[in-house]
This record gives sequence, C-alpha cells and structure tokens, in this order.
Amino acid sequence: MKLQFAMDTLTTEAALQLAAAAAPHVDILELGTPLIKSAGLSAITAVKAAHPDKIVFADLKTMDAGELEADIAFTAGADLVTVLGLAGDSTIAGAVKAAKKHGKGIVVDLIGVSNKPKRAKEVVALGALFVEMHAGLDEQAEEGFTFSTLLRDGEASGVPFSVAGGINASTIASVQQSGAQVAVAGGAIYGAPDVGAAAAELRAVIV
Ligand SMILES: O=C(CO)[C@H](O)[C@H](O)COP(=O)(O)O
Repeated sequence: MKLQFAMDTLTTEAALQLAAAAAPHVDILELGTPLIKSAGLSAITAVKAAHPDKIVFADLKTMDAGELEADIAFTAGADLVTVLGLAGDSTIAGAVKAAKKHGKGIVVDLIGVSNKPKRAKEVVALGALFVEMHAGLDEQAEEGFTFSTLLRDGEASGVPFSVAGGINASTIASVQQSGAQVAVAGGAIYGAPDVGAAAAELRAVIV
C-alpha cells in the first residue's frame, strides 16, 4: 500500500518545507485543495521540481470543465488530479481525456457521494485510475463520525481505491487490511510536532 501525504497548508513555501520533511517516508505528495486555491498552480510546479521522484497529486476536486482543469494541472506538473464523483459523467470523461493526453491519471474523489461502491464502479468504467473513499474535514468533525464505512465501501466497490478521512498511526493498519491501494494522511502528519517522525511512524506500520 502506498502512503500519500496531504499537505493542507496555504503557501508554496510551507508546502515545500512539509514535503522535504516527509518525502523520505511517503510515496505521493498531495497539494491540498486550499493550497492550490491559495497559491495557484505554480505550487504544483514547485513541488514537482523539488521532488521529481515522487508522485505529485493535485487535489483540484474538479466539478465542471473537467478536461480544461485537468489539463492545466497536468501541464503544471501533476501526475494525478482529482475530479469529484458528484460531477457528471461528461466532466469525468473530459478529465480522463486530458490525463490520456499527458500520460497521467485521474482519481475520482467520492466525498459526499451516498452510494460510493456504485459510483466507484461507474467512474472506473469511465477511465479513472482509482477512486478515493473520502470523508472530508467537515464530515470528520461531525458527531459519531467513523471511517469504518469508508473501508467497507472500498471493499464492496471491487475497484482500486484509496482511503482518506483522518487516518492516523492507530488506524492505518485497518486501511491496509481493507485492501486499499493508498492511505491518505494529512493532519496526522502536518499537525505533528515532528513532521518527518510522524510520516515515518505511519510508514513503519504499513511496511
Ligand atoms: O482532501 C482533504 C479534505 O477535503 C484532506 O486532504 C484529506 O481528508 C486528508 O486529510 P486528513 O488526513 O487530515 O483527513
């Protein structure tokens, strides 16, 4: 299972510092949606230039203009770009078209989708590389939140999936056991006093 570090910060400088600390322990460096909205596509270029050996993931969460938005992110240096599963099929197909042009991949984020296994199958049929079983930061803050549903949905989907939703060192083993291809961790790494040590701790559980 690959480990993805979601850098939910607001400046390119902060992202480069986080990436430098965590890179030895992670496979995928994710530029979070707030970072791309705040710093722009140049943040993608900067992270890819600093870490050409890593998979750079641009969490655009595209809802419309799939081909155009994916194209500009791939041109900026992204290897993987997200489109929302709530978007229409034509948006997802457009993003997949851009990914094929660049030899890269589209990940469909199923945040907010009620029947995630069903939509997962549909979007992989449209050409998505994998889906993200995702409970966002707001959903995580809701009373009674548990990400066990995400693991069940991933297993039920029958397609390649990642899991994101507040994963930490005590829960990442269950993500691996669910058969996920990628575990996404944001706050558990960037919120730790020692970013490198936090990434290493997660990595130690899954190797
Ligand atoms: O995409 C996101 C929010 O929409 C986050 O990057 C994702 O949820 C991972 O971060 P965390 O581990 O803190 O939940």
